[in-house]
Amino acid sequence: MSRAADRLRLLINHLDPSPASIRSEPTFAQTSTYSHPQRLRYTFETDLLTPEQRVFYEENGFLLIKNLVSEEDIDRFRKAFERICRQEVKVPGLVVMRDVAIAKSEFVPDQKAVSKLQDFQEDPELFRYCSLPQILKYVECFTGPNIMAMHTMLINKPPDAGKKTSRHPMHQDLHYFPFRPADRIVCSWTAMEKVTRQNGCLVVLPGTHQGTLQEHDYPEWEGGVNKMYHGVRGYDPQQPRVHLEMEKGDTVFFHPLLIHGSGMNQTQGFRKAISCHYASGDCYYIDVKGTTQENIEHEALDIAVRKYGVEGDVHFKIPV
Ligand SMILES: CC(C)CC(=O)SCCNC(=O)CCNC(=O)[C@H](O)C(C)(C)COP(=O)(O)OP(=O)(O)OC[C@H]1O[C@@H](n2cnc3c(N)ncnc32)[C@H](O)[C@@H]1OP(=O)(O)O
Ligand SMILES: Nc1ncnc2c1ncn2[C@@H]1O[C@H](COP(=O)(O)OP(=O)(O)OP(=O)(O)O)[C@@H](O)[C@H]1O
Ligand SMILES: O=C(O)CCC(=O)C(=O)O
Ligand SMILES: [Fe+2]
Ligand SMILES: [Mg+2]
Repeated sequence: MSRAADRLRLLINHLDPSPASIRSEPTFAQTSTYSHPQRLRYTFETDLLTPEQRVFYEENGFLLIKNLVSEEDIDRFRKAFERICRQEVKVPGLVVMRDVAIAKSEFVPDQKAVSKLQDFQEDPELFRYCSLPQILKYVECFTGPNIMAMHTMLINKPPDAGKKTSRHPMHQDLHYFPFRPADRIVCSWTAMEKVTRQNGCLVVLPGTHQGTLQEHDYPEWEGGVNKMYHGVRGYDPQQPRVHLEMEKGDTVFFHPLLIHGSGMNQTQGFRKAISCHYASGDCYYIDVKGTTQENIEHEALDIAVRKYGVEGDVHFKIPV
């Protein structure tokens, strides 16, 4: 286990351990909305979620909590992001991604060139996001008490350059993750500013977390699509979808099988969000050979070979 995950474990151990508040197995709960006891499969009892919130997540696969991260913290994350864009700091392991529409243009050390940071766990200021106690208290409701940070991102969705490449196709995050069980994985995604349909807020298909992992591939989009932005194959645009418009600091927690994406950014601003995928310490790695995840494994390995010159004994495991 890496240092980042160790740090997070330590943090968790320092959280208020209200005795016996966490049960190791999902429980039955009687809720005001239901006259029959309902098997709660996706959430744990921790005294934090109301029965209505638990049932909402169970049925929809996401839960939006308003005003969870302070303006002050978000402004600090923004400053840390800007320092990285200006190349004032070098962060080990960090992946800096540019939108495919501008990837071939001249390099400018500015946020305009960066559409996404991945694996920022070695940047202490950005990693503070993953260890905010108020986030971890929610995460614990989905993963249980032993929490690992598995994957981190800061998404800086650029104004669309006219080819709709700022869209993120509808997908399930589990496609990218070679570990299980899915129900003990959760993403927290915090809006770093007001996000609307105009600037490309998250779009979710409620309830799809109850399905299975689907086949993913590049959507056939005329204007091109970003590297590794796979979408669910045969996406039906007629399905009921929900646009999650959010204020700065609002945070959505969602299941890794929930089908979601984001529309194009039709404004001139860079729409920012920060996120972390967490998993229970009891999660284990799987071999994706022979599964629908084989295509993403090949792409990830290709990039690793080109970037780091590694070959042979590399595996599709996210090196946090
Ligand atoms: C749950 C979660 C994981 C879900 C997701 O986030 S899905 C999306 C995840 N995306 C990724 O993981 C992509 C990670 N990105 C990367 O590793 C990098 O940005 C790379 C795509 C490999 C490019 O990095 P790097 O090689 O440093 O960039 P260069 O500027 O030297 O370009 C090399 C060649 O790649 C091209 N390129 C750069 N950025 C993109 C892009 N966004 N989409 C498609 N192609 C791209 C670039 O044009 C260049 O191509 P050639 O000139 O060699 O033909
Ligand atoms: N063929 C497709 N495969 C996968 N995902 C898709 C496909 N077409 C659109 N999407 C996704 O659907 C979501 C909705 O995006 P889209 O830009 O079409 O509309 P919107 O921004 O939600 O609303 P509108 O543009 O109508 O105001 C986005 O996540 C987009 O990437
Ligand atoms: O912020 C967004 O546009 C969504 C990104 C996303 O879903 C992802 O990278 O997995
Ligand atoms: Fe996603
Ligand atoms: Mg749109």
